[in-house]
Amino acid sequence: MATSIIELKEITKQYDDQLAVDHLSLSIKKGEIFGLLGPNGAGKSTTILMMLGLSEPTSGTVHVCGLNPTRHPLGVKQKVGYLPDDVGFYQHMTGLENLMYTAALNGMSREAAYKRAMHVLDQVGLVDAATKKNGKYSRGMRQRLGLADVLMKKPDVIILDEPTLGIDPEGIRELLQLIRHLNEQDGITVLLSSHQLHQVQQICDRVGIFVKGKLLAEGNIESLAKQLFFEDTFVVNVFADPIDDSLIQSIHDIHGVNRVEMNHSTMDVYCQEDVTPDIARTIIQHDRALYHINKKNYGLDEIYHRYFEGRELNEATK
Ligand SMILES: Nc1ncnc2c1ncn2[C@@H]1O[C@H](COP(=O)(O)OP(=O)(O)OP(=O)(O)O)[C@@H](O)[C@H]1O
Repeated sequence: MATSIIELKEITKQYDDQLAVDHLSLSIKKGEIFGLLGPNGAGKSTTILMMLGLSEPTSGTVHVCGLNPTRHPLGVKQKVGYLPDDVGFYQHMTGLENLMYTAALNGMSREAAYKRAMHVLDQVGLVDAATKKNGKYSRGMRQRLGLADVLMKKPDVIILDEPTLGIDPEGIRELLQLIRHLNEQDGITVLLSSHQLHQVQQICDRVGIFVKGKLLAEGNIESLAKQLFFEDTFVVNVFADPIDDSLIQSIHDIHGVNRVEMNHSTMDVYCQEDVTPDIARTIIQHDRALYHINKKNYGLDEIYHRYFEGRELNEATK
C-alpha cells in the first residue's frame, strides 16, 4: 500500500466564532494528484495554510512529509512547494532573474541557481521567455513561472490553490498538462484546491468534497457517486420496443434496481449496482427489440450539482 505523504487527523480551526475546519481527517498518498473541491468559504485555504505551517490547528494533528508543520515549518518549506492563485513576481525583472533572486534568498549559489532555473524554465515551457520582463508575461505564463519557482527546490509535494483562475482555456490546458507531467515524470505529489470541477476531474486521481469545513466524501469519481447517492448510483437509459407494463415490472424486479422511470419513449433505470447486462438480457427474454442501452457515467460536475441541488432542497424542506 502506498504510504501517505500528507496526513490530517481530526483537525479543527476556530477563528473567533467561526469554525473554518471541523474535525477533518484526510490522508493523501505519495505520488497521487488529489483535488480539494468545495464552494467558497468551505475551508480549503485554511486547511492548506495548516499544511504549510502558516496557521496552527486549534486541535488535531497535521503531518506533511513526516513532519509536523507547526513544529518544523522550515523542514516542510524545503519539501513542499506552494503556488497561490496569483504569484507576486518583480515586474521589472525577467523570469530568469526572478527565479535566481528567490534562489539567492534560499542560499543557492549563483551558478547552481542559473543551471536549475534554466532547467525548470525548460520544464514549464518558458525558456524562450526567460529574458523577458515579468511585467510582459500573460497570466498563464506567470502561473507557469510560479510553478518553475516552486520546482527550483525539487519539492516532494506541490500545493496549488486555485491555480487556473483568470487563465484562458489554452493556458489552463497547458498548465494542467504540465502538472500531470510533473506528477508522472518526477513522482511529485500534487494537492490541487479548486472549484473548477472540470479541471479537477481531468487530472486528479482522487477528489475530496469539502463543505463547511468537513470532508463530505472522497475517492475517485465512481466512488464519490456511490458515497453521495448510495441509492441511485447508476442510471441506465434504455430504448426498446415495445415497452409495456410487463417489461417494466420485470426490469424493476432485477436485484439492485430501485426504480424505473419513463422518459418519452425511453426508460431510465435507477440502480444501486451496474445491472446493465441483466437489463439487456431481460429485454431480449421478453422478445423486444433493443435499440439502445447506455449506462450514464456521472462527471464530477454532475455529482457536485446533483449533490448540492439535493442538499438545498433538503435544507429548504427542513
Ligand atoms: N483569518 C481569518 N479570520 C477569520 N475567519 C477566517 C479567516 N480565514 C478564513 N476565515 C473564514 O473561515 C472560513 C473558511 O475560509 P477559507 O478561506 O479557508 O475557505 P475556502 O474554501 O478556501 O474558500 P475560498 O475558495 O473562497 O478561498 C470562511 O468562513 C472564512 O470567512
